[in-house]
Amino acid sequence: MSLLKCPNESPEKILKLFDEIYSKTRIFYLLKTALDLNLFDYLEDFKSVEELAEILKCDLILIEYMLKILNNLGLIENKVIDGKVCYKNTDITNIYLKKESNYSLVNPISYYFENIKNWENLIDILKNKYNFSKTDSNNFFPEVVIRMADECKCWELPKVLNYISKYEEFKNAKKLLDLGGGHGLYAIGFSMLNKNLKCYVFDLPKVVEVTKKFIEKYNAKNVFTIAGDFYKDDIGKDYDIIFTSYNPGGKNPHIAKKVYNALNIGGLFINKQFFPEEEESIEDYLNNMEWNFFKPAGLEKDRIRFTFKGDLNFDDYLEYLKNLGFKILEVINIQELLGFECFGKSKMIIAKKVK
Ligand SMILES: C[S@@+](CC[C@H](N)C(=O)[O-])C[C@H]1O[C@@H](n2cnc3c(N)ncnc32)[C@H](O)[C@@H]1O
Repeated sequence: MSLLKCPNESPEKILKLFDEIYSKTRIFYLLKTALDLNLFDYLEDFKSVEELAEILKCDLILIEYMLKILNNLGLIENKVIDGKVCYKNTDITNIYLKKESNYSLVNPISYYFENIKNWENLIDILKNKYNFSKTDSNNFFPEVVIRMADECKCWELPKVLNYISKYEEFKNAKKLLDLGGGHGLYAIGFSMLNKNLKCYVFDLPKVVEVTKKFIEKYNAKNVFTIAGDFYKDDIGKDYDIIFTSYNPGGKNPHIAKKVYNALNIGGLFINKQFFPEEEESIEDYLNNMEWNFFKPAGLEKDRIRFTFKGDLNFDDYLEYLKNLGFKILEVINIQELLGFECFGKSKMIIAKKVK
C-alpha cells in the first residue's frame, strides 16, 4: 500500500454524508435538551445569557452557544439591551414549545426522543433480540391518544371540525359515532358545534378511560363512551354521522360494512385516513422500517406504515363504499386543508348512505 498514491475515488462523499448527518443529530439532541430544561418556558421575555445560565444552573459558554444555535434555527430572537445580547422566544415558539402553552407540542414531540432509542438499538431489533410484541393495543393506545390530542388540537382538529360543520347533514344530525375516537376531541368538538347532537366515542376499554377525562375536562355533556373492539363488537346503530380518524380499521372492508349497517339512510360516513400508496423516498423506507419495529398484539400490521392486513387501497376502498350503497360526496386532501404536509398524505372521504 503506497502512501504516495490516492485511491481512484475521493472520500468526499462519505465524509460529507457523515458530517451532515452528525450535524443534524447534534441539533436533534440540542433541541431535546432545550425541552428537557424547559428553556423556552423561561424565554417569554428577553433574558441575557448570564441570567438564563444562572436560572438553569448551566455552563455559561455552552448556554451562549446553545442560544446562538436556537436563534439561527428561528426559535428565539435576540436584541442588545444595556450592552448585553438578550434572547426571547419567537411567536411560534411561544405558541408551540412552551410546556404550559394551550397549544404545546412538547408532549407529541417527545415521541421522537422515545423513538430514537429504537434506532440506537437497531442491531438488537434487526436480530430480533427484543420482543416487540409484548404490549397489546389496549395498553399501547392510551398513551398514543394523549399525544394525538395535544397534536391535533393545534391545527388539524379545528380545521376538520369547521369543514364538516358546513354540511347540512351535520347541522341536522342527532346522533354521531366517533369510531376509534381515542381522546374524543373530535366528538367533543362536534358536540360544541351542534348542541342537539349526542356523540358517542367507541374505543378500547383502557382508552375510553382516557376519553372520559377529556369529556370531563371540556365539560362535554352530550358526549358518551362505548368500550369495545370494533373488529369483534357491535358498534351501535341509528347514527346520522359516523366519523373516524386514523383508526386501524379505516381501510378495512368489514369495518366499512359495519359502519354502513349502523348508519341511517341519508347519514354520512366521514373517514380520515392515511392511504400510503407509494414507497419511494428514503423517508418512506425509514418510516416503514420503524413501523415494523413494533407489533402490538391485536393489531394486524401490514408491511407499509399505517396499513393493516386486509386493507383496501384508496381506489378499491371507494369502489367498495359505492357498492355498499354510499355516494362519495367529497374527498378532501388533508394536507391542502392544513396548508402543509407532515407524517404523510391523508385523505378525508365524505360518503352519504343513499340506499
Ligand atoms: C391512531 S389513534 C386515532 C385517535 C383519534 N381518532 C385521532 O384521530 O386523533 C387510533 C385509535 O383507534 C383505536 N383502536 C385501535 N384498535 C381498535 C379496536 N380494535 N377497537 C376499537 N378501537 C380501536 C385506538 O385505541 C385509538 O384510539
